[in-house]
Amino acid sequence: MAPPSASADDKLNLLTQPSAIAAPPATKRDKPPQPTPDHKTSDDPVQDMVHLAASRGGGFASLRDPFANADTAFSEKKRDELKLRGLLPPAQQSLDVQILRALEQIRVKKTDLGRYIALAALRQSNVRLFYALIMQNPEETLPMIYTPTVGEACQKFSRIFRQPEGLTISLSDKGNVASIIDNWPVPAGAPRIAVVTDGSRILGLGDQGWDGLGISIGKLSLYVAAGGIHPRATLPIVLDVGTNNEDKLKDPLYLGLRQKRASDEEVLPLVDEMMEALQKAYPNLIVQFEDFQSERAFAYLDRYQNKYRMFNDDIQGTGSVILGGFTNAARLNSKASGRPLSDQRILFFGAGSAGVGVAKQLCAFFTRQGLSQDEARRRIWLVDSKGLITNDRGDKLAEHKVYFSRDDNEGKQYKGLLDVINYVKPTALIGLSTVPKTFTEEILARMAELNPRPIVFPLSNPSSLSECDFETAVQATKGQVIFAAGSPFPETDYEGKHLIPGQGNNLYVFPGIGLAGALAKCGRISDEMITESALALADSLNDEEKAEGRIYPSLKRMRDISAYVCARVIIMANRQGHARDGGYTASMTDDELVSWCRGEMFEPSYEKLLA
Ligand SMILES: NC(=O)C1=CN([C@@H]2O[C@H](COP(=O)(O)OP(=O)(O)OC[C@H]3O[C@@H](n4cnc5c(N)ncnc54)[C@H](O)[C@@H]3O)[C@@H](O)[C@H]2O)C=CC1
Ligand SMILES: CC(=O)C(=O)O
Ligand SMILES: [Mg+2]
Repeated sequence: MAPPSASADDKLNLLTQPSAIAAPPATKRDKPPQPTPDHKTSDDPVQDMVHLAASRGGGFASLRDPFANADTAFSEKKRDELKLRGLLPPAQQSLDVQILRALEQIRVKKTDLGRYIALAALRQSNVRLFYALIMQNPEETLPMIYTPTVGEACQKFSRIFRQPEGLTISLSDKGNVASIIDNWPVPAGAPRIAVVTDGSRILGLGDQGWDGLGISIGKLSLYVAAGGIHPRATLPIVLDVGTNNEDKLKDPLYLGLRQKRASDEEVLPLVDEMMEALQKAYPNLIVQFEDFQSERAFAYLDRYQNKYRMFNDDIQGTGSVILGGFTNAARLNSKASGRPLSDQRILFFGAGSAGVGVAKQLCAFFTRQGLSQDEARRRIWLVDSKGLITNDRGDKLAEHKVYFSRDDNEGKQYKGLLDVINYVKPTALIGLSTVPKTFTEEILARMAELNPRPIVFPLSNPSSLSECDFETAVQATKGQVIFAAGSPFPETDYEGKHLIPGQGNNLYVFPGIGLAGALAKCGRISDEMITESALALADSLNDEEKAEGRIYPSLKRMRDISAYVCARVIIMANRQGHARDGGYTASMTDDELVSWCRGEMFEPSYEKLLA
């Protein structure tokens, strides 16, 4: 099974990769597997919807239904059939021409938020046009619908609100959550993926209360654009349990519950009720937990991961995407220094859900080099707001930090980042602290003194909170940095060499993980499935991308990457017995599985609307 667009000698067959799981036997069959109707994520009874819209409100209704709307692309025949004649301008224009117009309308907006609002309006009026535009122009448009702009959008979500786009489950719904879920419209099949947040830690921007719904919508837009989940099958949820954000509580336009955030004891039964009701309503739904404050993120993952089809994106998705990128970065770093891969020393600046989630996942990098789990743990150092985390620092450590707490500091404590760097001598510096510009020129230059090719990943989001920007990192390390940030940064040149920053963001993996869960009807999303998504991502760099010095593939290939990640996750799910599709995916060869995952994806075309 070759990664997407791999060259012939680059083919990384799962069966020959020491790192990879043993694939199920590639079965030879007389007949290819026959899909059953409920295998498809892309169920698209659009014809029915167009006709339903038309029968309810005349043809005009189909122009007001975002799923049935082809706008000026409606053919002469369809205009007659749906009684649209006169309701549309005479010109008939293709989706490609519509994209040109939409792009022009978005580009004239003067602010990032203006572009976000214009794109949201497009999604609310014509889903196919919105996704076709995003998929054709990912590098330009993803920053408008995702990080960094989604951060500002969440900060102002009540103010920019036009129309509801998601499900609110609030404290006042306790005891009635099933009926709230029942209100979600499902004319075209059950939701396959839900993204739920409680708004308590949106990117690095803190408590945004109900306004955090914007992150659920943003992540699900990527599930469609990168993962090919049908837009109808996505369910954005916000758990509104109050907010401690005083500005929101004082804002007359705030749309959430106007009360302080309820205690964990009060909230837990509501989350339990939601998980049970979702599972009952949609037995195959995958639930992604997003942007919960760290302690709650760990607690809910621990509580639900062996009971429901769920994962936590900030802990597990981020862990996976950084393991994938780090695997490629470490090869470059070790090649330049001549030191073995197992000699990597990783320093984390920030030890919240993302920092510890990534640290745990990176242990897999070392165990794959032959180190024991305990040896792996000891290649990792964590810094939080009080300095290097040690056993004898004198404060009570949060539970999630204990595993990586050091006992080899000989009674000495290290507080400032430069002191810690001089003590640890890291090969890699990873920022998940939410503190901007903390990787100063001095810090970066020191990393370059310690390493011919230092690995620097300032991963905090949005861009305004990044520990450093790409340009600073390039200049301070004289062009030697191996770089990935959580949000996109512009490319740059150094001494005649063109340099491209990586984007170490979970967007590379969560669509493939969720799609795998949906397609193979996985009963659980296991830790091994998450690790496999990381290895698949690392393997998916092609020769051209390697030659460009990239450690993450181009986002132009996001669908192929997601299909490949998805297939590898499904293979692991089959191996562990988590797939519940009656042996359907297990009966395919590896290559068939990748093509099948790709083929199942929703395509934002008008083909069915115009048929
Ligand atoms: N690139 C990506 O894909 C992802 C990025 N993130 C980003 O990671 C950041 C952190 O997220 P969480 O871990 O959930 O947040 P968190 O608030 O739980 O953790 C922040 C950590 O940074 C530490 N910290 C704060 N100030 C510090 C200082 N002055 N010096 C040293 N350490 C300091 C805190 O003690 C804590 O350990 C956010 O900006 C988030 O957007 C999160 C998930 C994915
Ligand atoms: C990317 C992401 O999940 C975060 O910054 O929280
Ligand atoms: Mg997140």
